[in-house]
Amino acid sequence: MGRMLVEAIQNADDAVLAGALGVPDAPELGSDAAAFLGKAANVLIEADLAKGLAQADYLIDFTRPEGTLKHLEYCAAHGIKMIIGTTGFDEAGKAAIAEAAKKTAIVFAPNMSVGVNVTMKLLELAAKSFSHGYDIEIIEAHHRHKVDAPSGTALKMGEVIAEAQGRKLEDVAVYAREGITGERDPSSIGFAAIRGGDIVGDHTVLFAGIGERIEITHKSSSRVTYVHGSLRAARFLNDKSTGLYDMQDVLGLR
Ligand SMILES: NC(=O)C1=CN([C@@H]2O[C@H](COP(=O)(O)OP(=O)(O)OC[C@H]3O[C@@H](n4cnc5c(N)ncnc54)[C@H](OP(=O)(O)O)[C@@H]3O)[C@@H](O)[C@H]2O)C=CC1
Ligand SMILES: O=C(O)C1=N[C@H](C(=O)O)C[C@H](O)C1
Repeated sequence: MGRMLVEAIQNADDAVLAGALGVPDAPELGSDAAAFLGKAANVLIEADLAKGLAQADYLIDFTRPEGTLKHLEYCAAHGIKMIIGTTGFDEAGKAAIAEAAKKTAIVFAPNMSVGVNVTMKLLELAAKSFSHGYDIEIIEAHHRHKVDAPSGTALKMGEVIAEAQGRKLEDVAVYAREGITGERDPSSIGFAAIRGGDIVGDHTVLFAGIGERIEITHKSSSRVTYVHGSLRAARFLNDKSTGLYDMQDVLGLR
């Protein structure tokens, strides 16, 4: 995601690449951030946040929760706005993001694509209509490099569905099944995660009733949708100085 963002920012006429971060042992440290494109951005990849973010108004962060939380502390202290796409946070991590949003403006969303966020609205409607007599299962598939499961998007879908039905995901989620599981608890929301090859990101929510089943599916075929969504989120934050937002806010879907 980092490289795709650098390329998109280089091509945008309303954005300037002001800095680029790498982990301390990254081989790219000290080299130009656009070198992989055979171009010069005149921005060096830095591990030191003070150097890497010295000229930055926004940080677009697609890393790991532990990385994002370090960046969050720095950005909150220095009024740098954040677009956080990283997934896999625990409750404490999410609380830290909410707290930091009192000091700087943040868009935090597990999926930046327009399609997924519109799908969330369809799920809200479906969940209200299929609140009784339909078993709900969320199936996601991603590339072999993905480190967290279920995906942040799948978890968000579960939250949206549970909330639309007046329930809490933590009370009804079933994340794994193996052995003699007994019959399905009708109140549960099940998750299944597939990992393989170069699958960009597929999400299906199955509402399985008696005599019929409904499937709502979103398939990403390119990560470019996440990149464009992130830049859209940055533009949305332009006139905000604090507050926690998500892509529903950015896209006007609330
Ligand atoms: N919201 C959305 O729309 C999307 C969200 N994502 C999420 O974004 C995250 C990143 O995904 P992706 O780009 O595929 O992952 P990659 O592994 O390709 O990139 C993650 C980058 O973060 C760096 N990194 C790892 N640990 C840390 C750390 N502790 N501090 C700072 N940087 C760190 C990695 O460095 P190194 O490689 O050297 O370890 C790497 O450069 C994931 O959580 C993913 O689920 C992904 C796509 C879309
Ligand atoms: O790691 C990925 O690739 C993706 N992660 C996000 C998630 O966990 O939902 C978004 C998208 O599915 C791609």
